[in-house]
Amino acid sequence: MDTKRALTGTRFADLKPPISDDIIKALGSGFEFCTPVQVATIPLLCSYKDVAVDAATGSGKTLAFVVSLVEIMRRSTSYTPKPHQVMGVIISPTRELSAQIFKVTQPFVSTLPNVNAVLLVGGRKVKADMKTIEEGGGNLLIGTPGRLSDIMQRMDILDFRHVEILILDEADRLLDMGFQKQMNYNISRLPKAGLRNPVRVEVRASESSSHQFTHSKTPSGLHLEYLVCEADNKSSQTMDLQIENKNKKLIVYFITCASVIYWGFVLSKIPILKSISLIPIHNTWEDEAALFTEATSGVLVCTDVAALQYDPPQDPKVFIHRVGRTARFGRQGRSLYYVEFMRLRKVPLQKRKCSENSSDVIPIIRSAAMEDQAVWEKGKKAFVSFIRAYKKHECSHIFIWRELEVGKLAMGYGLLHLPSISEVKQHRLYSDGFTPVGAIKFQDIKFKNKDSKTCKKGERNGKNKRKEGKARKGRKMLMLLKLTGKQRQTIQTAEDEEEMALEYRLLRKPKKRLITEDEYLKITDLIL
Ligand SMILES: Nc1ncnc2c1ncn2[C@@H]1O[C@H](COP(=O)(O)OP(=O)(O)OP(=O)(O)O)[C@@H](O)[C@H]1O
Repeated sequence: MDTKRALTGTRFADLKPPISDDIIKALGSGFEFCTPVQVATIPLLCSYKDVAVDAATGSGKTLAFVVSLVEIMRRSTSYTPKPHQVMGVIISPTRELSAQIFKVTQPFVSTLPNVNAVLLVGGRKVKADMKTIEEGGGNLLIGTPGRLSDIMQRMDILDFRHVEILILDEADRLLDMGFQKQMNYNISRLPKAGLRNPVRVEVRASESSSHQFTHSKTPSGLHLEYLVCEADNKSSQTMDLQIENKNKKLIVYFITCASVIYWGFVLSKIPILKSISLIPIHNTWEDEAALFTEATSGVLVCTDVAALQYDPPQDPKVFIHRVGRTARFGRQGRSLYYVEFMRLRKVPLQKRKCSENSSDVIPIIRSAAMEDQAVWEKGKKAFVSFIRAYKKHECSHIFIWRELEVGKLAMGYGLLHLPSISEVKQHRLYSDGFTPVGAIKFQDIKFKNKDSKTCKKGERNGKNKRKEGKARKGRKMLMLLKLTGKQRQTIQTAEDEEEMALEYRLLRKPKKRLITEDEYLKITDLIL
């Protein structure tokens, strides 16, 4: 956030009704003046009004609701609350956001004696959360819809009759993301909850440099660009951007974890990028993100799954949110429709010229793949995972997977040959633009590191499994032929979902260090 431009002349200490001294102290010297959204919402919330807020990302909404919530809780804690008396609930769509909100609340909650805040998100055992609440209480619950409803159902000990304030952070995403059942349940448990004649607050950043947009969804200090290039030129352009911004911090988003693994691996092998520190996020993302936060320059390669996209994000709102928060520019737009779509949503995008002097990265990646089987394997996996993720894109009306130019795409990945996958074979995707590397014996390509030996063992087991897989596929095809088109479609969808679930389970294994990344790639190759 461009702090100076984003602040108003109103101090937190001047707000009416007034905010407690302890909260002003907790705000410290860093937060003296309010942002527009804070001036507009804190007085309303602190006057017990229901408020619906629409403001650009990074405009200070979190601090606005945290300050208001703690102020309201303070007023009702003139008596000491019982440990299991819930007074406030904050629901947000993702684990990361919940964790971040939890962090922001800490200095303020600590001004309230005998009040406990608990973070309730997936990814850890429900029983552990239940124990924390049983032992330490939970006066303020912050979490994701699923885990919150789980806790609410399991823990009769929690008393929701005294809830003074409910915050739904990113309410549109909460309702979009298929949480309706959990959200309904959560809200039904809060007797006082409901929007009663809410005051609507809309705060927009003014975009002075562009005449096209008078009111933008993104912060005014944020400059967004898009670049149009052929799929086989995308990796070279990305490399060029990395070089251009080598003294800055850059985040490159990919759509799948396999892509992060591949590009994190392969980019580190490109001589011209050697001086740039590369931080791929796919394991202990907290540590790596902390590393990136502390660094003065470097490239963070990550997915939406791991933490926070090179690829189109599944949800355009995610794009606005992530870019608004972290990046000075976003590289987007395989599809111009997407650009138009973003414009319609008041996201100001400017066209960036494709660099004509970028070095061609493909021969470098290919020669790395010919020297190391790991590069080749990771590349195949990344490419296939991209196609599968693209196929399931939430904006499938814009990102039409059948129109993917897989030939050029595979070229851009630096693949040695075009992987033979059902999507390409059955749907005859456009494979022009791919030049296979001729006269190469794939079995002669060695793995460079020791872990890869384990992979080779897995490879022998893999061959038997592939045979079994083919026989099973044959039987399945016979069965499918006997079904109607609609029945076939239902089965296919169920299978796609199952496959995704299986991939996700496998993905967690390297994270928990149960298997190596290379083993993961080998195993997953078997289910492709
Ligand atoms: N009044 C203020 N003075 C100075 N800095 C502020 C102020 N309010 C918020 N900030 C800082 O601005 C950044 C963005 O704030 P915040 O996360 O609250 O925005 P947001 O609107 O909730 O963003 P998002 O929609 O992305 O979650 C944070 O680093 C926060 O510390």
